[in-house]
Amino acid sequence: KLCEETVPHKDPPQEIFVGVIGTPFLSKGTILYSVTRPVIHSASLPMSVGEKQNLMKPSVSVLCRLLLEGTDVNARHKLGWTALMVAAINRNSSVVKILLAAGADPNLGDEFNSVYETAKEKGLHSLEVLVTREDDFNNRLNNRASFKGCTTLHYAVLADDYVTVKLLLDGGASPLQRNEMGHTPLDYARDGEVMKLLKASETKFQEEQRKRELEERRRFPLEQRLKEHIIGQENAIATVGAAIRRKENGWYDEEHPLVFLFLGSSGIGKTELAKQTAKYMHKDAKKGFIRLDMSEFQERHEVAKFIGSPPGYVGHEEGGQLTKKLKQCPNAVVLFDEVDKAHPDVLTIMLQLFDEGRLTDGKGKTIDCKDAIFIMTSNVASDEIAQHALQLRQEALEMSRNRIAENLDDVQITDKITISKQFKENVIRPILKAHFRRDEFLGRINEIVYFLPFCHSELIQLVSKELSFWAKRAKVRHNITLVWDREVMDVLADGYNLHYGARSIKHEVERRVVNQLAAAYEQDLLPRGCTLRITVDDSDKQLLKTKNSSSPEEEKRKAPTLRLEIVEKDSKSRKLDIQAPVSPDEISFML
Ligand SMILES: Nc1ncnc2c1ncn2[C@@H]1O[C@H](COP(=O)(O)OP(=O)(O)OP(=O)(O)O)[C@@H](O)[C@H]1O
Repeated sequence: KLCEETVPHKDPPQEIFVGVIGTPFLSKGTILYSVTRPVIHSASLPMSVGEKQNLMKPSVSVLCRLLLEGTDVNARHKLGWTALMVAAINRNSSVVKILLAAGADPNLGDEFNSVYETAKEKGLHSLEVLVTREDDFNNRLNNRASFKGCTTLHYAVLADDYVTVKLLLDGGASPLQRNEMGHTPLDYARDGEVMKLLKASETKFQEEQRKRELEERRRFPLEQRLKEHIIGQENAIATVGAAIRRKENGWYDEEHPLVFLFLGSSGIGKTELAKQTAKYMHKDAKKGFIRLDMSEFQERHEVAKFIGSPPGYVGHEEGGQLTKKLKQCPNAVVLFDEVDKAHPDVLTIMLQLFDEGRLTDGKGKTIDCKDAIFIMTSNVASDEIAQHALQLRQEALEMSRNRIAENLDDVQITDKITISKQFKENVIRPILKAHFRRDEFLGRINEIVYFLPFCHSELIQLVSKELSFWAKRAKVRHNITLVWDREVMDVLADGYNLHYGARSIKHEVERRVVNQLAAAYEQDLLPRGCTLRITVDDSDKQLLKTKNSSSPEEEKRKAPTLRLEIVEKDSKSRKLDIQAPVSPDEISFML
């Protein structure tokens, strides 16, 4: 028996007193609540011994004084709860009112787990945790249950305290918030006024939330969000943004799902754009984003893996990879990676999916997915797209050079280029037709989205993003401040490889900077708290200026060297003498 006492209610829900022995979590019915102790013991507020005594029998005046002195009203007890939660479980509505007015957040979740788990996490004796918890809450709660994620509203509902529940709802508490077990406060409500109040506010809150989200999307549109994560690819972002806006505002064909084909070489943001779109569309990014690698469906028999096998066949019970996930979230963003690799029979199923907006799985169950967004990616025609883009950029550059030479003052050096309709029709479409061999398949695609290779300014942004990532790590992990010269970014941007896209920049930064950092750290050359500067070796700087004149091979061979320097207190820099790490070949030789 987990709970020692029974609750003095006439008609309690059946399972509410006794939890299942050994259940290490909070589930509906495993919690017991106190209705008797009108005290607040607000251990989260710092206090003197005398004040502590007072707070055991709550004095509103002491609380007000502490708040006036600037005590953080949302501070947590070291075991995870807040003063507001303590007040709620103890049915102390006057304290709840004061705390809310002082800015207490009713939507914070408890960090307290079960007594045993919290003791383990914090390295404390479980008896100490039990006594502390019971002191602030009460001894009727199931101490084997996990309370992680329970909000003040969960506690007020457990205490069946109508006044506090109402105060919290009026103060902005969300009736929809779930604890870690996935339960909303309503799941713990008993028949009666509290339950009625919660039901009514759930509907109201949902409506208000929908309006808030709409407003938020208006103020902070999809394109802007995407640009925070994706460098360049402006046309792709604009195309996807416009299509999704049409869908969101009801200007779309409701009978068919939205279908995109993302074209372009590797590592230039196709998957990232799909992921970010899913994040925007769905709060639950895990279920809202389905990704299938279509190279796993190259054979005819692999159709079964896609939608599930019919009865009597192996794997019938497992269901299909696509259907299983779509069932959980029929309006998900579905990414079909490398769609050109899929078997024609799989393409036929996809066509049916795009056409009818529904799919029948191996068990004969139909899934309606007219609201889903399907994104296919392919590297088909990526070389042609890349070459065409490079040519357009070259032409744009020459044009601006000529205009500068002619002294025209409306010169704009721009990296923005647009793939022409002609190129799409005359070059890309025939390649796609040859690959997919089906006009109707291409005909069902709403938008073909083109991803272009990065221009120099975009490469600089990518390098900067990557260096900032490592600088943050250096600071957090080793308290080292990392700074770099502008020329360093040019040198690293030169490591760009058209075939690997942004991945080649990541690799270049790791190869030329992070390797040196790791070696210097291993050789104990980096004092904690130091500032490190990445520079281009002085003797190599000339190379940067003259590199246009040499051949690509020569350039690679003569790539300028990056150095690490320690910035001293007088702002002068001292070069680090890092020994080159021993290569595996040398080790085997030495052995
Ligand atoms: N335009 C971009 N802006 C910022 N980061 C990018 C961009 N393109 C790619 N990246 C980064 O490079 C990595 C690979 O990108 P992504 O998975 O989107 O490539 P992809 O175009 O889908 O290529 P592939 O077909 O090889 O998967 C990711 O970590 C991503 O964050």
